[in-house]
Amino acid sequence: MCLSLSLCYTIHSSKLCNKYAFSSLEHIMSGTANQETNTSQSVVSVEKQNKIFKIIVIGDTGVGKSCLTFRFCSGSFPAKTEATIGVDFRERLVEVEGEKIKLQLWDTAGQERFRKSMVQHYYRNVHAVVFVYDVTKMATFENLPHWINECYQHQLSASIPRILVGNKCDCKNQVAVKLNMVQKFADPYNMPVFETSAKDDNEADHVEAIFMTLAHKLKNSKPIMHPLSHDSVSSRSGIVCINKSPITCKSSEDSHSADGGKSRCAC
Ligand SMILES: Nc1nc2c(ncn2[C@@H]2O[C@H](COP(=O)(O)OP(=O)(O)OP(=O)(O)O)[C@@H](O)[C@H]2O)c(=O)[nH]1
Repeated sequence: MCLSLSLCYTIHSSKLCNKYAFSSLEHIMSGTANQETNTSQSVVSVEKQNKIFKIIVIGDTGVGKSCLTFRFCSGSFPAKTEATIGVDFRERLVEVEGEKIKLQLWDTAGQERFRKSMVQHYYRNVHAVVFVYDVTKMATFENLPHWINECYQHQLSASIPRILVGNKCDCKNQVAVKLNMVQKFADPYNMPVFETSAKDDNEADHVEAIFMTLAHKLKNSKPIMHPLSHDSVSSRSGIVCINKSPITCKSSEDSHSADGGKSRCAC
């Protein structure tokens, strides 16, 4: 396969939902990409190598995983959202105690039909997990054991940092999940709980703080991927794109706004 076809740089994230993207992902994770792309080789020579940490973001569909990761990596609320198919992949370089590290955010699909084929990829070499629920939808909180179990099923160590995020706090009149209930749930798992809003600009610092909390926890742990191999394909911008997908991932019926907002809150 010609890797240079599917590896590219962008300031936006892209969907990993086709065989080219899968293959590219495998190359990156196995550290072979830099041997195959001419365009990336010049980047290798000038870039400082940074530790990379993989964080998966999981939870029910529509809880705001994409918006949260977009907020952290791009500094804004996305103008338009779509149901994630497979995984969205975003990355940001942050500084912790004088050291630059990369947080690689894997924004996974909440809908079962869009995640089946990629689940095994999500759970490989994970350094931290962000569980997300929607404070306005009790079912998304009640479903958290399902996501926690999925982590166990994929042999994720209970010792890796995990946090729980209640999103959509801007919908003040619609809050259905009480924080004390969440805290009670999270305590046995030793998970810190945060409530925030990806949408509310006033909460932007809070979203930042949530991911930086993880960054601090991760800084002194061991990155699994060799930095050189990954930097070779990613370091020109803050965000990596692994595909220019030849497949359109999105149909209008999958759009988050397609149901007229019935199932999701974007108030
Ligand atoms: N009011 C409000 N709406 C939000 C917030 N975050 C996300 N949304 C809306 O919630 C809907 C779903 O957001 P996404 O980020 O795509 O949800 P997701 O969890 O990634 O969904 P999947 O990709 O299907 O797993 C969209 O209509 C967003 O505009 C928030 O903080 N406040």
